[in-house]
Amino acid sequence: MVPVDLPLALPGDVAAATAHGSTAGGVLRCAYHAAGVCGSCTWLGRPYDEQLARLDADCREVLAAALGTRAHGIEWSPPVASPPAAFRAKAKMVVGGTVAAPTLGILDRTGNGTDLRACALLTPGLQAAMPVLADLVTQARLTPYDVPARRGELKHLIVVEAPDGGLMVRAVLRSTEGLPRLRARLGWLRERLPRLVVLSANLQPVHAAVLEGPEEVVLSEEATLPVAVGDVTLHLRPQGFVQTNLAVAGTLYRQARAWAERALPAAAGGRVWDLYCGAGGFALHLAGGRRHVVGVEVAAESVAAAERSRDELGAPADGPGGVRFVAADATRWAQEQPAAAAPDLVVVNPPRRGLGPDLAGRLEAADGARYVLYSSCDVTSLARDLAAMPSWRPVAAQVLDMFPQTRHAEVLVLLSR
Ligand SMILES: C[S@@+](CC[C@H](N)C(=O)[O-])C[C@H]1O[C@@H](n2cnc3c(N)ncnc32)[C@H](O)[C@@H]1O
Repeated sequence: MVPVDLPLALPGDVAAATAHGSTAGGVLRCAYHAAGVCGSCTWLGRPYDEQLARLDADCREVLAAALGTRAHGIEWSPPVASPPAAFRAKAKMVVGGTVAAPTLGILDRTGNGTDLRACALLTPGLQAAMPVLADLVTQARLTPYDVPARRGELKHLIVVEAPDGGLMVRAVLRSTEGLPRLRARLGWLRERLPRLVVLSANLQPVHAAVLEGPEEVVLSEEATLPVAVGDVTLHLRPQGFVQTNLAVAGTLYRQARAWAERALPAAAGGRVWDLYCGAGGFALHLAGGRRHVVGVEVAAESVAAAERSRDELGAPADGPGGVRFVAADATRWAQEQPAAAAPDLVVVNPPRRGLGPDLAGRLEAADGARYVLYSSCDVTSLARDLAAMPSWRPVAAQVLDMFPQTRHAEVLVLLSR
């Protein structure tokens, strides 16, 4: 049903041990994988240095195949490594089993719960929180949702740990039936997880392989989790997006800022769009000097969070040095902007599906635009979009390993006319 995508790794001879995984000589060993109960880490067992080199080579190959001679001039920066284990700050655990003995992890082929609570990819804080959350299920008598029988209440637990140890815990429930009991356990949970900042319930009433539903009920006083990434503090709302690997995300935002500075110095000014801006990671790193940045994001909650970070930085919304955030569909918004307001630089960081032909076509036709910074978590959709933008020349690129132990990576590409 909901895949819990797991990664792990550290280059060199780092040895780290967790309850169910260890790395030695750059190779992660995982007891869950060895027992055949989890196959999410498809590159597990390969030395990490080898994984990184392979990711880099694969991404170069995909772009070369899609772009032909246009790919020849790309200046590739060395790939960015991640710790091989304990890097994952966001856990999406499927809850199975029973009230007395819940499982937190994934579902097996028959739809029954498999426990992966000690997954070595999770940060130590998340690993430590898992047994407490399993107790919470029992204490609050939240019946795990039984997929084959279509019965039960608690579907998933989604947990995020900020670098300072702050926690956001979200329980995805079928209905409001268990809500009063969950609410009543807030104090109990705080005693056991003193770094808990946000507790909320998400309502997902349909029997479908969907992680969460549209309705969220915040049970704690705080509704946002401060998450320091790179050089800014983002404010994560329960339904907002945050990158999985915060250390690598910080490197990504800083690299984007460095390339933007090379292309369009902040002191000289210029218009920047950050499309699919989430809580503002790129926009806030690129803000400053005489530039004006507009961030566009479909989730209104994330826009509100981004505005809070902007205000904390003391940046205005308009004028030189300003950052304005807009809640809108990125493609529609870009299509509605008058030609006279053409941006000098466009940052795009879409979901896995990519920009699609309409937005790629809009960027292709945007005569005034001089640079595009494309950050992608799927090199295949990246290659497809860039193939639809033939007047853009990729000049610099870098692979960032956001998801060790898998063949997935983040790729940042700077394009110019
Ligand atoms: C890969 S995330 C990137 C977020 C942000 N750039 C960051 O670094 O955290 C993609 C974001 O696009 C947003 N999104 C999805 N579809 C969208 C659309 N049609 N228009 C605007 N934003 C959209 C999602 O809500 C999510 O925040």
